Amino acid sequence: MHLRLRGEKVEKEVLKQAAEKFGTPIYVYSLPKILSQIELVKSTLEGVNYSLAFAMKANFNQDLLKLFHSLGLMIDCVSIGEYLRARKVGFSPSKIIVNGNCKKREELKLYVDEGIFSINLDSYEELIRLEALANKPVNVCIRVNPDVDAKTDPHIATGLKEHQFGVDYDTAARMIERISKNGNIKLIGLHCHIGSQIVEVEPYEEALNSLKDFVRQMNLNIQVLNIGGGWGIDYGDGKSLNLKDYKKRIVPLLKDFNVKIVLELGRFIVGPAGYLVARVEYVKKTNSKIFVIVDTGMTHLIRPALYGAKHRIIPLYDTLDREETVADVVGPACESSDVIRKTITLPLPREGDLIAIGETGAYGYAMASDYNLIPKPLEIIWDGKMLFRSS
Ligand SMILES: Cc1ncc(COP(=O)(O)O)c(C=O)c1O
Ligand SMILES: N[C@@H](CCCC[NH3+])C(=O)O
Repeated sequence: MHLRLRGEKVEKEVLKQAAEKFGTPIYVYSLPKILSQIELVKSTLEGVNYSLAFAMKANFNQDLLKLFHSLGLMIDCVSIGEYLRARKVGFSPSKIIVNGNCKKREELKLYVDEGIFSINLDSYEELIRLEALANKPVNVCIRVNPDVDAKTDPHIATGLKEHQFGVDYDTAARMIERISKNGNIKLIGLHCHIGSQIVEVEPYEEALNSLKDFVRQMNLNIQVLNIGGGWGIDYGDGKSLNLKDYKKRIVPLLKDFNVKIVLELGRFIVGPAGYLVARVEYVKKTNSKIFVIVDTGMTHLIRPALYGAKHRIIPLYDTLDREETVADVVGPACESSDVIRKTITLPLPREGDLIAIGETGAYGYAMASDYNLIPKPLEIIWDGKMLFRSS
């Protein structure tokens, strides 16, 4: 059977097959889609001296991590748990970047002992902590907070001075001075991540220009500029990072630095490749509302409850004879916030129908919880030909 990989029709068939075979709820990840996202990164950054790291926080599925490892990607970790998982699936320390504002002493010690690509220092205080235990050479970047508005949802912005991540330029200058006197700590570069789901190029432009000024003022000799992640995807509202603009306006700035550029992309690589497939258990009609109650919700996908995020709801049932209705699609948790989409117009489903929640490959399963002891979904992989259950 020949399958078109990106056609909506085929996707729906695959998702239905997956639900029949494995039950619901399930996350389904499409490998061809992940590969095509990586190709988009490559074509956008053509001519740039760069390394792509996958930001594990978006999705820590081991089969996907093994794929990224086999493709030669680097990996960005934000906790010891992620670090150990990266090691387990085969990443060598030299391919691992560690971020985060709360690295414990024993964790820093492990990173020093194993010799990772870079510890991205999040504070002056962390540098002091590292000095006390760096008994052999260790590479670091300083995470700079450039006080730039990423123009994204305020919940997921990180580059303003009110945010807890990174240091201002004055502090970065003091850290550079201090590092220069240390025999073991080697400053290889700067790091800057201003936020996630960024759909405009201006914030990147602003951040890069301010970093460039800093590098010039300090007469800083760096080998690496890590510009974090943040590339925004289309959640169904037609807004996403315009890659043509990025190529035109950001790529020349990146080349100008004349150093190795590192990107830590999460959402862009896996977000569009994931679907959360659920079954309608009840269609509950009250005097004032219709609730479509499905067997997944905030414990599997917390983004709507946490950020008010809107994900596409894709009917996998035959919609021809169904009346368009306004309803709230809600989950099974004992929380009024367990609403996947409020007042959405959709062809009224029936008990037993399947729906898919789109663009859930990033920050979906990774943020799932055991709340109410509702079992977590299985993760299913579609390799373009076959569906299989992921470990
Ligand atoms: C330091 C850092 N790097 C990379 C990422 C990945 O971001 P995204 O998934 O938006 O590409 C994040 C998350 O926002 C982050 O905090
Ligand atoms: N978890 C967030 C993004 C935060 C990224 C980590 N800094 C989301 O679902 O959009």
